[in-house]
Amino acid sequence: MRTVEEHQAVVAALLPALPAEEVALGAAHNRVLARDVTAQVALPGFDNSAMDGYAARWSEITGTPVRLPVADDIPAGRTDVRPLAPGTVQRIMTGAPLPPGADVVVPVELTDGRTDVVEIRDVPAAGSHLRHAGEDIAAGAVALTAGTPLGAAQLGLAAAVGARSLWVRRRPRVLVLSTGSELVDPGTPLLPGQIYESNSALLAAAVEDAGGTARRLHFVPDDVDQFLTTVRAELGGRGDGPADLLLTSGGVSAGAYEVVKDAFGDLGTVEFVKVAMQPGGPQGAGTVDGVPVVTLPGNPVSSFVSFEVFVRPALRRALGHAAPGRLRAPATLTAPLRSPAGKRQFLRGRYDAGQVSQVGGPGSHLVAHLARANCLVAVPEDVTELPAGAQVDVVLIEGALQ
Ligand SMILES: Nc1nc2c(c(=O)[nH]1)N[C@H]1C(S)=C(S)[C@@H](COP(=O)(O)OP(=O)(O)OC[C@H]3O[C@@H](n4cnc5c(N)ncnc54)[C@H](O)[C@@H]3O)O[C@H]1N2
Ligand code: MOO
Repeated sequence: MRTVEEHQAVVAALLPALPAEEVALGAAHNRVLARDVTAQVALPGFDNSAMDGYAARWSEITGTPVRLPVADDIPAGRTDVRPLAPGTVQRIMTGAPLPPGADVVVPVELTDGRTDVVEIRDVPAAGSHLRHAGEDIAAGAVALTAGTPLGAAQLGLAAAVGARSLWVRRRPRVLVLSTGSELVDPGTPLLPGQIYESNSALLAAAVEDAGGTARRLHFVPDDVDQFLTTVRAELGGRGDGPADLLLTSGGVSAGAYEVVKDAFGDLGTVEFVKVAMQPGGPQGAGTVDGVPVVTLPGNPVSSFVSFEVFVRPALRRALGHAAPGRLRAPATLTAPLRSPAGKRQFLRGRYDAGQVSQVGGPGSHLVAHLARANCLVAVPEDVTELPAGAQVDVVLIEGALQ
C-alpha cells in the first residue's frame, strides 16, 4: 500500500510547471505571478501631505494662536510646487506634494480654514502628517515575487508601481469525466437505482478554485469502449491545445464493472494502487496519449478528499504557488473520535476559534455532511482513537470558512 506522501509525489510529478504568459493587469486577478515585479517608482513617489491643511515650518507655528499668510494653494496633482517662503504657509490637500522647506502639515481642523491669512489655533507634533518618499517601497525594489497569488491588494500594488501587464502562469486546462451507469443529469426524473451525477460539478469547481479551468465531459456509463472513445476524442483539446490533466471519477475499485481501471489498465500507462488513507483509498495515476491522468474514486467525499490531497497541491505547484498547500491549523477536538489503524483519515469537520467538531461519520457517501464542513481533520496512520480535548491538525477549506 502506498503512503499519502508517495502518491502525492507521483501525482505532482505528472504536472510540470505551466508556461508563463503576459496578460493585462485586469486579467491577472487570481492568477499566480510567474516573474518578479520590480517597482518602477518609489511609493510614495514624493514627500506629500497625509491631511488636508496647511504646509508650514514647525518652528514658526509653535506659539499658537499664530496668523500667517497663505502663499499658495496645492491641490493633489499639482506639478509646479514652489518652496515654502519663510513666514508663510501653503494650503495643501491630501496626497499633494509637500513644498520644499515645509516640515509639518497642520490639519484644517486646527485652523480657521481661511485662504488669505490663516489662523493656526493648535500645533501638531513636529513632523506630523507627512508621508515620506519611498517609505512604503523604494524604486527598483522587488514589489511582488514570482509565486505570489494575485488578489486585490497585489494587483493594487502592481498598478501603483507602474505595471500595465504581468507575467503569470497559464491556467491548467483540466478535463473532468465521471463514469457510472447509475448516473443521471440533475433535472431529469430518476428511475429506481439511479442517482444524480454530482462529482463533475464538485470537481470542476475544485479545479477552478485551485486556479485551473475545467471542462466537464458528459459522463459515460460503465462501458469501456464508450469511455475510451470519449477520452481520446477530448484529450487533444478543442483548438486550445491539449489538456494538461484528465480527472476521472468512479470505476477504480474492486468490482466487476470498473470501467476506468479496465480501460486504462490495459494501456499500461496508468498505475492503479491503494493508498493508506480514508477516504480515497483506491487511486490511479499516469498518462494516456501523453496527457496526465488522475483517476479518483467515485464516492463523492472520496473524490473531494482525493482532489484536496493529491490534485490541488500538484496543480498549484504547477502554477508556481510559493505555498501550494492549504492553510493548516492546530485545533482541539470537541468530542472523541476513532480512526482506522494504518490509514491517514481525513474526517470532515467544522473549525471555529481553535476548536473542531466532526461533521457526520467517516462514510464517503456523506456529501450533505461534506457541504456543511469547513475543514478536514487529519488523523495520523498510527492513531486509532482520540479523546475530547485532544489536539488535531485541521486543513482549512478557505472557501467554506465562515
Ligand atoms: N470490494 C471492495 N469494494 C470497494 C472497495 C474495495 O477496496 N473493495 N473500495 C471502496 C472504496 S474505499 C471506494 S472509495 C469505492 C470506489 O469505487 P469506484 O471508484 O469504483 O466508484 P464507483 O463504484 O463507480 O462509485 C462509488 C460510489 O460513488 C457513487 N458515484 C460514482 N460516481 C459518481 C458521480 N459522478 N456522482 C455521484 N455519485 C457518484 C456511486 O454511485 C457509488 O455509490 O469503492 C468501494 N468499494
Ligand atoms: O476510500 Mo473510499 O475512497 O472511502 O470510500
